[in-house]
Amino acid sequence: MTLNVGVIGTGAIGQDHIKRLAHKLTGAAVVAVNDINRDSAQATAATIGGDVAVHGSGQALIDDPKVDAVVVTSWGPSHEEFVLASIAAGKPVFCEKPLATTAAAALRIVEAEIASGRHLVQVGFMRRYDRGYRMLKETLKAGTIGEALMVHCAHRNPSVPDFYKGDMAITDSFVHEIDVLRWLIDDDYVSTQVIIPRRTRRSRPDLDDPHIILLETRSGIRIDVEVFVNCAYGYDIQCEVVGEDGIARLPEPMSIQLRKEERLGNAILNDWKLRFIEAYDVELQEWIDTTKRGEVHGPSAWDGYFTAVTSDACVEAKRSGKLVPISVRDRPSFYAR
Ligand SMILES: NC(=O)c1ccc[n+]([C@@H]2O[C@H](COP(=O)([O-])OP(=O)(O)OC[C@H]3O[C@@H](n4cnc5c(N)ncnc54)[C@H](O)[C@@H]3O)[C@@H](O)[C@H]2O)c1
Ligand SMILES: O[C@H]1[C@H](O)[C@@H](O)[C@H](O)[C@@H](O)[C@H]1O
Repeated sequence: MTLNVGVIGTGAIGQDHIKRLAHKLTGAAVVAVNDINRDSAQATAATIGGDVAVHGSGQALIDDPKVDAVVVTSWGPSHEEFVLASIAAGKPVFCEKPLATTAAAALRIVEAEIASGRHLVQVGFMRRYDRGYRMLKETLKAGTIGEALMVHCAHRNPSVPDFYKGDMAITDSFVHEIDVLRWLIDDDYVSTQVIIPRRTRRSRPDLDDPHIILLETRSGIRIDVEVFVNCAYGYDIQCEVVGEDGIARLPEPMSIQLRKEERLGNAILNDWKLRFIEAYDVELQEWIDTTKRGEVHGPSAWDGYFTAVTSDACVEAKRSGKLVPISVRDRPSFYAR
């Protein structure tokens, strides 16, 4: 059986995921698309081939009887509406991160999914599928460096588009670290602090950049993450876990080492699309396979909610300059691990 997918949002990652679903992965077909920019939806539909419906709204796409499952790749603030509508229609939905831009919105999704009685929602936290992060997790689980004490990370983008502003360094970028670090060290966060260093001249008045974000976990692990989204030199994701008995680092993406003109060096990628290309493939292939079996194995609505609570606390910590506690309600049995 082919999983017939409808995609809402035909921008950068929407087009990327459509190429995967339609041409690279197995077991799925893209049968419908929608975007508030109709020209973009139409142009994207033409690249897919076959009979692809271009719908006038996300709701019309979700209601299309040909659509078995929905992929949401529109802007973050629109995710809640489309995920809730998919749940109401009883259709599985893969929603790009963030699940929602506030904890209140993410909680409405959690409550709707529980009320529906079916697991339908997966969130696009693809770093859990990255080979490097998986190797790092295996190393920690094996006890190779003993108990984790500290984690140092960096999330650097060469630049960001004009629509990226306000608190998006937290709600759009740092959410990756919130999710993947919690998964990596298998611990929950209890507090956060946000420090704003000297502003880069490459930023705009509506965007603080860079940030240093601190998290403390239940077991006392201290995490520091530099989020620098106009770093210019490349797309660079760093993660180093300091343990009792040693240090484990996320591997660098594979690249040829060059000795040339009195220099020794490796190229640095400049785009998230390439940095996590394999992770996106694995993530979506697993989503297709599990969705066909009526299961959800990836990051759940609960994970999306936990991330949104943490990200709300970080935004508050940024505004107040103070340490802000992170308190999440008890995990409902519906989301038992
Ligand atoms: N997992 C990742 O690494 C990753 C990478 C990139 C983007 N994302 C996430 O994917 C989402 C989209 O990001 P992008 O970079 O593709 O942005 P983009 O601006 O390139 O594309 C978003 C598209 O959504 C459309 N859109 C916005 N509101 C809509 C609505 N209400 N209905 C229908 N279409 C709507 C826009 O017209 C645009 O074409 C964001 O939530 C972003 O955080 C995740
Ligand atoms: O939407 C993108 C995407 O999620 C990337 O993976 C992240 O590095 C960027 O900071 C973010 O803006």
